[in-house]
Order: sequence, then C-alpha cells, then structure tokens
Amino acid sequence: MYTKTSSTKTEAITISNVTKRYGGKTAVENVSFTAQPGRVTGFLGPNGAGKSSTLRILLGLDRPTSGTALIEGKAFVEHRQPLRTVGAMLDGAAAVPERRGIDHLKWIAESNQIPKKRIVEVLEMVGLTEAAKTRVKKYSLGMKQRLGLAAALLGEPRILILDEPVNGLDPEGIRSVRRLLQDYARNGNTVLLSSHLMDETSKIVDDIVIINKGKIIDSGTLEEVVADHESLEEAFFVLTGIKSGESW
Ligand SMILES: Nc1ncnc2c1ncn2[C@@H]1O[C@H](COP(=O)(O)OP(=O)(O)OP(=O)(O)O)[C@@H](O)[C@H]1O
Repeated sequence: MYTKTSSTKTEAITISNVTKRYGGKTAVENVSFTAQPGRVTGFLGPNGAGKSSTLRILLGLDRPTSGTALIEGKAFVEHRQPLRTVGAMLDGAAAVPERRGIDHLKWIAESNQIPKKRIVEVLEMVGLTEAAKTRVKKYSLGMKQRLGLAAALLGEPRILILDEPVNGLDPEGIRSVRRLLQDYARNGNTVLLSSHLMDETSKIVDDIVIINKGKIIDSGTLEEVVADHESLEEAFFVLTGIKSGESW
C-alpha cells in the first residue's frame, strides 16, 4: 500500500509520524508518507499547510519535534555524497543576483566534485543554454526556477525534492518541466514535488499526498485521489471543506 510506513523494504523517502512545533504553533502533525522510485509524487496543499516545513526536515535543514524523515533509510545528513543521492530545490533558494546562471552552477559543481560537462547537460535539460551567461538578476521567475532545477540535477541524484517547482512557469514551461520530471522518474529515480497548484500538478504526478492545516488528509495514486471527482482541484475542495473561490 502506498502510505504504508511499516514496509520492510527501504523506500526512497519515508516520513514517519513527523510533528513540528514552532513555539506553541503546530506546523505539521503526525505526518507519514512514502515516495517511490520510478514515480513522481506530488505533496500538495494550500499555503501554510506545512509542505515546506516537512521538506526542510527531510533535507536536514530543520529538526522535527518528533518523528523521522529518511532518504533511502538514512537521515539526509548521514549520506556521504548527499548531492549525488538527493537534488533539492527549495522555494526562494535564489542564486546571487549579480552572478551569471552558468557561474552559479559552476560554483556548486566545483564544490561537489561534479565534472564541468554536467553543467552543459543540465542547462540543456532545463532550456537555459542560451541564457546561461545572463546575470541572474535579469532572469524571470520562471528562469530562476529552471536554474534551481538545473542545480538540483547537477549531481545526477537518484532522488529529486522540489518545493513549488512550477511556480512562475508559463504553460510551455510547465510542459517542459513535466516531461523532464516524468522522464527522470521513468529512469528509476524518485521525484517528490510540493505545490499548491492542484491542476498544474495533476498533469505531472503519479502519486499524491494531500496536506491541509499540518495533517495528511488523503494519499494514493492520482486516479485513487481524483476518483469520483471532476478534477484534483475539485477533490481537494471536497476533502478540505474549502469552498471553490475561497481564498487560501
Ligand atoms: N520558522 C517558523 N516559525 C514559526 N512558524 C513557522 C515557521 N515556519 C513555518 N511556520 C508556520 O508553519 C505553518 C506551515 O508553514 P509551511 O511554510 O511549512 O507551509 P507551506 O505548506 O509550505 O506553505 P507555503 O506554500 O505558503 O510556504 C504556517 O502556519 C507557518 O506560518
């Protein structure tokens, strides 16, 4: 079963009973889910639902109040070559504005013993070859997202963790990212992405975990979650009790 966390085999990503409190505020409560190789998993919920908090814990940037978040059975910090195992893009993880896109990638590649030829490959993969020498401050939001994705792909990681990767992308950009992420997963890798954009994300993902107000409210394959609804967005509104048109 998709949400089962007691499985004996090592999952790519296993979040077990994670709770995170900031002072008196509970950001996530008893969150458990897994993400599997060969599949794109969407971690979906409205703004403030607890997506970033969960991903930050998974990437060792924050400590859970309780519970565990493991990558191939180990905490992120326990991996010897984390960039080769996990590529990550967190929302707002911006490059230095004065730097050229290509120099941002060179800096990451050099500090992680990644060969230079990989920079050319990832620029091509995200469609930034022509804009590689442009300074990041001149990039649109969509181009910054592509640069973040290129950085995440540098180490040819088995696992990609992306916070809001389709934010700021136009329909063509979303389509290319969809192809890229689906191909990446089809090659046996694991892709976990968060988003608050239900319809855009439903075109990319195989599996879905929905979080609302810090709690998982549904999970399964896209077909299972959408079953009996017109769309993922509609399923989400029904599950959360939020009315369509109500502000998130
Ligand atoms: N460092 C922090 N200190 C206090 N509260 C925090 C902190 N980080 C997050 N929170 C709170 O925890 C809750 C979950 O936030 P989180 O950023 O994880 O949600 P999210 O689903 O990623 O939303 P968004 O898409 O808006 O980033 C929110 O109510 C937020 O205000």
